[in-house]
Amino acid sequence: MTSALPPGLEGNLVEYVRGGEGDWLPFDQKRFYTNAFVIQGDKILLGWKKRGFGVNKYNGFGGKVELGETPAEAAMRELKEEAGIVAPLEHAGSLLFMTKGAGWAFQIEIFSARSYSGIPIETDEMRPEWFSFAPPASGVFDTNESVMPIPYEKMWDDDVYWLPLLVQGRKFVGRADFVMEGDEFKMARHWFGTIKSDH
Ligand SMILES: CNc1ncnc2c1ncn2[C@@H]1O[C@H](COP(=O)(O)OP(=O)(O)OP(=O)(O)O)[C@@H](O)[C@H]1O
Repeated sequence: MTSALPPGLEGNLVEYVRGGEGDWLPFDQKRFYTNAFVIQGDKILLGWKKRGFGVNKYNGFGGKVELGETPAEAAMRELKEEAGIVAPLEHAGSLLFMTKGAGWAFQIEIFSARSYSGIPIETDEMRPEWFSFAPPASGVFDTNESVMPIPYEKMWDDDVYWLPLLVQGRKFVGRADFVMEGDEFKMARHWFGTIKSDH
């Protein structure tokens, strides 16, 4: 089955999941950001964002790509600044996000690594914490477990769709449009795909 790609996405993509409704929001400019995830065995390092955009949510470590930097350089810098560690980051996917009323889109290059050096530290911006992406042997998570499952309910609405692809090492591309509901961003429409050569 073929379906039109959302505006702003291109390439040889295979739809993985889509949902929501309404028109895709218009944008006339992209702003470039990064987001980096470190995996160790069956655990993933997330950060609790203490300030700024996405405050009080868990996310990877990242921020704006600065003038003269490549996204990969920005991702390394942000991981060091926000979590205090160095990792051999590799490109894992690209996401386009729109928030209603902004007029510009976040273009986020996502990176991952399966090793790192240094010790994750709490910074002004982020509190690092390990989470498990493997179900426990018992099949039920117990609150006494030292490592809790990925806290999707405290993350951006879109993360549940693409984080499993990142963990599996499958490259992904997607778009998600958000609208404000009270003081919360809610995902109104989304489309995520994998890159064809990946199959
Ligand atoms: C809407 N759906 C989304 N889903 C998942 N992650 C999202 C996101 N939208 C933005 N992000 C991430 O949020 C961080 C913001 O970065 P942000 O703190 O503003 O940047 P930076 O560190 O450069 O800021 P300051 O230095 O404080 O100006 C950055 O990692 C970016 O990738």
